[in-house]
Amino acid sequence: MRTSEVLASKDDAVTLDSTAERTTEANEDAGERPAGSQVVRAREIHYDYVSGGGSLPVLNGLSLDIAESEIVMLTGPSGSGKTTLLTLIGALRTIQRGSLEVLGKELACASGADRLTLRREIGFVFQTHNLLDALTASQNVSLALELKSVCRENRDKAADALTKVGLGHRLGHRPNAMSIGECQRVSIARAIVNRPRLLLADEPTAALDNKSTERMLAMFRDLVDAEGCSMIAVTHDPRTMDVADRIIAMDDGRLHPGTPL
Ligand SMILES: Nc1ncnc2c1ncn2[C@@H]1O[C@H](COP(=O)(O)OP(=O)(O)OP(=O)(O)O)[C@@H](O)[C@H]1O
Repeated sequence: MRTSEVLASKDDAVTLDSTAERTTEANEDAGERPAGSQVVRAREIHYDYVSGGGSLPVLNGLSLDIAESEIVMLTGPSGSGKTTLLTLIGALRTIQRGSLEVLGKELACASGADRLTLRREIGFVFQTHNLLDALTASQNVSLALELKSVCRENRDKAADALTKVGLGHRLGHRPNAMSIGECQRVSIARAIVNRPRLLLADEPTAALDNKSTERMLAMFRDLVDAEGCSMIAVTHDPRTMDVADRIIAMDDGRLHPGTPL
């Protein structure tokens, strides 16, 4: 796929040739959006990893808007900062410089308690599925609902989420008795069981065959359309692009030049 195609929104084809005009329009649009319609508003974010006296700049003044009910696919070369951005949006890392508003909460000055509250409204699908081996599929998903008890209602919700991802017949299986793709689907069920307002996914289809990928993508679309949640997925998987409302390319810690905000 050519870069200009990667940068094309489904509704509004954008090519690199019309960069300046489009970016200006996008900036104006972003400014005019009514309050509340944006789920993510990032401005001039910088992020460096610091270790052993050295510092690695990873995000270099990135700005971005994500609207309600939008599915955004985040692409770009390895090391361009996609996962770092996702973890900042998910309040899993602390923003160092710039402004980042997620679900109406500014994270630049948020307390630990505020970040925890925000995280409860977000569903995460990690690159590694992070399931607990000692628990069944149903228990792993229930855990996202309520840490202190695995009550009947939560079990039903977990079963419902697992059925949505095609694992209604695997409720009692433990991760080590399931394939990598099945574990990945359990982690997707865990991410959606709380009916999150924002779903963040890192390579959600990497371990899935074509049939499961199709099913997951249709489910993401339904979730976004029916519940008004938004989704940001880091992906290299060309199979996911059709479901995207917008495909954003990152390069060297910024949006690729010419990408509308
Ligand atoms: N915890 C960390 N400590 C130090 N450097 C890190 C850490 N996490 C990531 N990096 C570095 O930051 C850069 C960006 O990493 P990041 O995972 O955000 O990129 P990415 O675009 O998601 O890459 P990929 O597509 O390979 O997953 C890379 O050079 C990576 O090695």
